Amino acid sequence: MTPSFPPLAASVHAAVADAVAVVRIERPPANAFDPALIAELLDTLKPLAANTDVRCIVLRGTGRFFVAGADIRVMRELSEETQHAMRPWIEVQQVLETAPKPVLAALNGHALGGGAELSLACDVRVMAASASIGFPEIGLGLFPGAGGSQRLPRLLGAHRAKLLMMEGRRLSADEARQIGLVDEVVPDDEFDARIDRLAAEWAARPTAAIGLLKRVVEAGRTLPLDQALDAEFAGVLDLIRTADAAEGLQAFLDKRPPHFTGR
Ligand SMILES: CCCCCCCCCCCCC/C=C/C(=O)SCCNC(=O)CCNC(=O)[C@H](O)C(C)(C)COP(=O)(O)OP(=O)(O)OC[C@H]1O[C@@H](n2cnc3c(N)ncnc32)[C@H](O)[C@@H]1OP(=O)(O)O
Repeated sequence: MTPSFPPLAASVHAAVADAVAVVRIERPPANAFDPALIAELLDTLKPLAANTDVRCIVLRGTGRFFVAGADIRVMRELSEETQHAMRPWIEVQQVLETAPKPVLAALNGHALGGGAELSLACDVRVMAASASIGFPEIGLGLFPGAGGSQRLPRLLGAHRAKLLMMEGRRLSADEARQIGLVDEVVPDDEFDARIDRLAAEWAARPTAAIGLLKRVVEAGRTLPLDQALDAEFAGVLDLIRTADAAEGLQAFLDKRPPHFTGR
């Protein structure tokens, strides 16, 4: 008789309310990721990115950890099969980076290695004062293998990015804010309330315009300038016909705050 195993405890929980999707990672003890968590995260994020009723995604951890990186126990015994099962961590980041809406990384706790890399794929990084962030892979004889060596230089410049990855040290929240690795630092006891407020503010902005802006900025990285400017202009022409653009322009003329619907 085939033994029936209890279903794996879910490590990813999602809740949607008021156009905000909060995706919480919970895999004790450190929210380190393994193939199962990666698969759950991908299955959770893809539909949320596509759902036009979701106007902001918040990604957060639990307790002292945002995400402590790849599970070192898994990496220590990395089989050929597991290696390939870990690679979709890169796809998870692409879903976040290309989601046509604001994605907020709520760094409630330690964001290290692949966890820090995950946050780099988000649009906004808000960090709890007691949390740390860093790329310690060099101390394991590795280097960031899921986007860090590409996204960090784009954010901080090659010199500072290389130094951070070569040293592998953890940064405090204040240090991370000083160098522009995170956008805001919040006292621990105010963190959850601040994230809720920020998410509501982002969800009230013109979502379609933000989504198109993300796409145009990304395209501009690889296109020749003239083509990038054409894409930018085409994007604005697309937006000028949206309900949000009509509302935004009319609200200014009416001298009142706009009420965007995200479309
Ligand atoms: C690159 C090879 C893959 C090849 C395949 C390619 C696929 C490409 C995608 C795959 C991703 C590759 C790129 C990413 C790599 C990584 O992320 S490597 C891991 C980087 N992270 C770290 O080095 C952080 C390690 N953790 C710590 O340094 C400390 O935990 C801390 C954050 C400084 C906190 O310390 P402290 O408060 O003392 O808590 P601890 O006791 O250390 O931790 C509590 C328990 O959690 C366990 N734990 C922590 N981090 C991890 C982890 N990353 N993996 C597994 N387990 C972890 C720790 O062991 C403790 O457990 P217990 O002892 O059982 O309580």
